[in-house]
Amino acid sequence: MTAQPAKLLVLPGDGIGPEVMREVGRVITWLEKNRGLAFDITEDLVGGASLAEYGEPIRNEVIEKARAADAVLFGSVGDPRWGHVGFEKRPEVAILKLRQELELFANLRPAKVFDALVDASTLKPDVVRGLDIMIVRETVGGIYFGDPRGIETLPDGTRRGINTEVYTTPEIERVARVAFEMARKRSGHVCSVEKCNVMESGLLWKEVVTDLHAREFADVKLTHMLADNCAMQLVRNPRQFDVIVTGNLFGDILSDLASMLTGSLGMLPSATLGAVQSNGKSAALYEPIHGSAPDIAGHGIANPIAQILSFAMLLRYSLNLQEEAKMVEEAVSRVLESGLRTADIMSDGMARVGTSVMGEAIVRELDKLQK
Ligand SMILES: NC(=O)c1ccc[n+]([C@@H]2O[C@H](COP(=O)([O-])OP(=O)(O)OC[C@H]3O[C@@H](n4cnc5c(N)ncnc54)[C@H](O)[C@@H]3O)[C@@H](O)[C@H]2O)c1
Ligand SMILES: CC(C)[C@H](C(=O)O)[C@@H](O)C(=O)O
Ligand SMILES: [Mg+2]
Repeated sequence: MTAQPAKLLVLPGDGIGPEVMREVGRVITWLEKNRGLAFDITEDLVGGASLAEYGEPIRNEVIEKARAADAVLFGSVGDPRWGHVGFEKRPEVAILKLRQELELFANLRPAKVFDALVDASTLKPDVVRGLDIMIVRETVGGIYFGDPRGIETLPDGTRRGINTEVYTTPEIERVARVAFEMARKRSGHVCSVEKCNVMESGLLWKEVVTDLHAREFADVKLTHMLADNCAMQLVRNPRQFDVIVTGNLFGDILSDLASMLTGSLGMLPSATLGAVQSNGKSAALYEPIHGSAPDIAGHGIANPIAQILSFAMLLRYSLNLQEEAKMVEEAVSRVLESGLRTADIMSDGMARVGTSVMGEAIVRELDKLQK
């Protein structure tokens, strides 16, 4: 690690966000005490928490702090109490704006099944044992951001909601490049997913990925699949996949689906990597794929593992702390082997624990790994 402490911006957000982020705090304290690492941490409000304090889901000041940081650790945003504030001001704007402003275009969502959790998966143990899929989701384009958009009222009083899927050649190419490069470090297969049978943006997607493959990545195996079939194939035979590259909306849906192969939405971390910015830094944001889970917020029962594994991805990708990243992942694995389970991954014969006991147990395993 460099002599300078790593500058982290921590944005816990809403609902279970702050609850699971607290457990990352334990891991950070442990790393500082036991591995000689130094972190320069700034924390701020986003989402409903920011709306309550400042009247907006994210302040420009926070976006600038994110730009200046070595990495951003994000919790989750979304709060039913802010349903009335209007579309532009909903809490979710915080994460959308961060992705867009920092050009965080490649969202890596690994769905990896821990051996101890094969019974927690919705699929049969033999189908998911050892499963390790990487979904590369484009996150600054597609139907999330395309124009025109909005809700309009026609002369006869009918209302019309409009969103538009738009992808340009460079947007497709840069995310496909990330996927191909990733596949080279893994088992060498990329499956590109779109709906070219009904969408022009999907047709262009397929053409651009195919051209890039022929030009630069002929050593990688490339296959194509329609998104609806992909959803079915992920449940039927997930082992056929290694890296999946897809657009914003399909990636959102397919990664939630893939999380259940691993046992729970509470298990899936993510890293979103961006383009080099004008300040010379490449932005990176780390967050679990789950949301603020209002149904369980405040009960102390949320699974903190997705947030902790997101921090492990931060150690690996942004700080190049490979050993520490592996230690955190190994500590999670050992805690699961020991039989501790939060409610979402509970199965017969295991010990049910809450968020903080799970976090403490992971830190105790780090202690053992250090000895
Ligand atoms: N990146 C983000 O900030 C993000 C991601 C997804 C959803 N959201 C927002 O979160 C809010 C709630 O959305 P939702 O309910 O559709 O999705 P959600 O991901 O919050 O929850 C879906 C289900 O999974 C469970 N769950 C999620 N994370 C869990 C964890 N760590 N441990 C145990 N159980 C967990 C929840 O209890 C719920 O039953 C919405 O406002 C949505 O927009 C935000
Ligand atoms: C909260 C929402 C904007 C977000 C998305 O749709 O991208 C979430 O579902 C995610 O998966 O990160
Ligand atoms: Mg989602």
